[in-house]
Amino acid sequence: MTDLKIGIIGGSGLYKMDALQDIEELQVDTPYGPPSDALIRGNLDGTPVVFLARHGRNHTLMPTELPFRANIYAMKSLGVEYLISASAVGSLKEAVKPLDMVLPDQFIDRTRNRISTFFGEGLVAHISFGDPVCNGLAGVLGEAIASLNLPDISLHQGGTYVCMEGPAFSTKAESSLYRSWGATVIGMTNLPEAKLAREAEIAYATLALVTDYDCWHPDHDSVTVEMVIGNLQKNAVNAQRVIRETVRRLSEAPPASDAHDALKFAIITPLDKANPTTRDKLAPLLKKYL
Ligand SMILES: CSC[C@H]1O[C@H](OP(=O)(O)O)[C@H](O)[C@@H]1O
Ligand SMILES: Nc1ncnc2[nH]cnc12
Repeated sequence: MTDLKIGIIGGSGLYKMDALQDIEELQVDTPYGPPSDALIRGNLDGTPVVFLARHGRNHTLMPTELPFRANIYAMKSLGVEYLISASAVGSLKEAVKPLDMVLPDQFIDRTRNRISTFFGEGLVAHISFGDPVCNGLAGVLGEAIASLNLPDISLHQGGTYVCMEGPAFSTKAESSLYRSWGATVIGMTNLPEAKLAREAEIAYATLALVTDYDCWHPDHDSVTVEMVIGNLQKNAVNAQRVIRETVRRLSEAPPASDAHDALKFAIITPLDKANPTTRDKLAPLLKKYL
């Protein structure tokens, strides 16, 4: 694989990839405004990748303010087909401890104030989202993590990520409710991103890095940024090792992904009857169907 096909979105704590070489900063313009920051194109051990700091390199954007559509549109415009999301999460299970890694395979949407679709304005599509994560990509992440034998860190393959609005952390009643639903981890960002990536036919998987036990835990009365930050820094080091190994494996054997044909049976508006302005705006997503 020589072309750029792999994108990385770094969440809280992961604002750059230290091993990236031959770096180029791209200010990408999109119909949805600018992405969270410049996209950083470079080579990771010889494989071209593009990196984006989800909250900006100085963490200036809160979850509700994130330009999710611009971020995914920019990745798509640059040719990204596989997108690895690294994210900080709170744990909703005793067995999932701080610094562990989770590869969620389900999401629950508790956001209220996000735009999670490129469609509307005269062009309607309904993607399938029963399996919101690309299992092939999550599988490669899992193999990469296992191969690294990270001391004292358990890998949890599968699990449900609750996506809350934030920016305040949960109340104890909310945290207990999500536990009663059997959910595994909680964060504020990955669900809109996963939906938009699927609409853009990009294979998406989340590397969730646990920072805390959320407020349900008897030893952690409340979550504080101070508590989270120490673990974020440790997680950022581990995440970079996992991402490097995952990229190496992806460059050798990219998995097949249903996400790459997600729009095949999703678009309900005949494209010749769709609003031409919307159709033109979505050209990078739709070009194989036009
Ligand atoms: C700093 S803790 C809360 C913050 O961290 C997570 O962000 P990301 O998913 O980008 O790593 C969480 O979703 C909140 O936005
Ligand atoms: N407990 C928590 N709740 C929501 N988002 C988080 N990100 C990290 N820890 C979190």
